[in-house]
Amino acid sequence: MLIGITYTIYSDKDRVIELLKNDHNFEDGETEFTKWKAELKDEEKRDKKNPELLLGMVKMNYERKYMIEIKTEEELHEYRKSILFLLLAVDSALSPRYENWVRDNRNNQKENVKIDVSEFMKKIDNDNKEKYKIMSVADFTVSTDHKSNDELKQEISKILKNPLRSLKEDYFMYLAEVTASRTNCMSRKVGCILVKDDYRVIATGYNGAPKYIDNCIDGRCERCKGIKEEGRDNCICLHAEENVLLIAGREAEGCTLYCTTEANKNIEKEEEAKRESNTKNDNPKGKGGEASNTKNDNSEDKIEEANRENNTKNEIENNPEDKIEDKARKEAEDKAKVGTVNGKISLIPYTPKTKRFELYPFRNMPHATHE
Ligand SMILES: O=c1ccn([C@H]2C[C@H](O)[C@@H](COP(=O)(O)O)O2)c(=O)[nH]1
Repeated sequence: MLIGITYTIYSDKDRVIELLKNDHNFEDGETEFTKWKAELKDEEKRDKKNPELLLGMVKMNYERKYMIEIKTEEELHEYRKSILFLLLAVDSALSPRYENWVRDNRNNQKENVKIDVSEFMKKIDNDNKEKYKIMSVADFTVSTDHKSNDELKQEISKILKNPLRSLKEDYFMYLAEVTASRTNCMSRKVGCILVKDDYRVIATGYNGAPKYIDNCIDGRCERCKGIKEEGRDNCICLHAEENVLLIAGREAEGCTLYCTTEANKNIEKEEEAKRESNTKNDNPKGKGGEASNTKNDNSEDKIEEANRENNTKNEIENNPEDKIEDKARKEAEDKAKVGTVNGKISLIPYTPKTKRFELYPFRNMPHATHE
């Protein structure tokens, strides 16, 4: 693993470096690289740019941990190509940085340095010019201000617990987030994707006006502009979940829906209605009588299971005198609503647990640059 470190000046980055070294066995990447290179034959070094060669060392020693300072966007771009790399930024509030600067200058008794705020500001401005872009794309930022060593330790341990490779669910949620960026609806940004067999992305959906009519974002929808009242009858926009189901058609069967917001209750109702009609039609293979190889092949069982859950839910709702405790009711409702296979589609909604920046560090994700 390789950690690239970028930092704002006087932010006390050495404390972080010491912790990485002493508590987590990180080695100085530059020193190790010099040693490693000395052992290489000339042809092994030929035509290789330094970051590429350094990554070669990291790959060969993938169980070791290295850290290096990242100084330019160009080198960052090269390191970003590897899953073994992550970028850590060290920052701090201005007043402790000012105090560090004053202390440094006093200790060094530097001549010609006026100990005043404007001198300090000039330093900060120059530093920002170089670092701003690199700092802003860090995977993690540690702020050192007013933190004890123990607090810093905890923060760094938490960062290092993150897997280098994204988790499957985070990755699908990330795709749903990216999909949301295509919305053409001005009221809010929603995206979702339908995934089959845990791997195949069947369709993407975002909210907006149907194709071939002017987009909501261009002022077409009276409700979203706020001219007409709230309510679906006054809105021309389709929900992301509706779009994704329309686009996927029959392929939606057996899929998991990853959605950046709690999935539309109407979709659940539609799914519920479909389930009921399937059961009533007594179609042994589910809707359309089609057998498939997906994990929901046993759709009969799933339908029964979902119906059982719904019945429990209805019983709970219809018999208030049963005096079921609030907590139990809530649990039963939640279970019927999400998480379980909901007839044909399982819903994975965006939950408060899945905080965007914890889940989707920028690590290795492509950055849109509009330059
Ligand atoms: O992958 C897709 C493509 C389109 N949609 C939906 C979203 C809009 O309601 C319409 C039209 O989209 P435009 O991008 O304006 O062509 O189709 C979708 O959900 N997923």
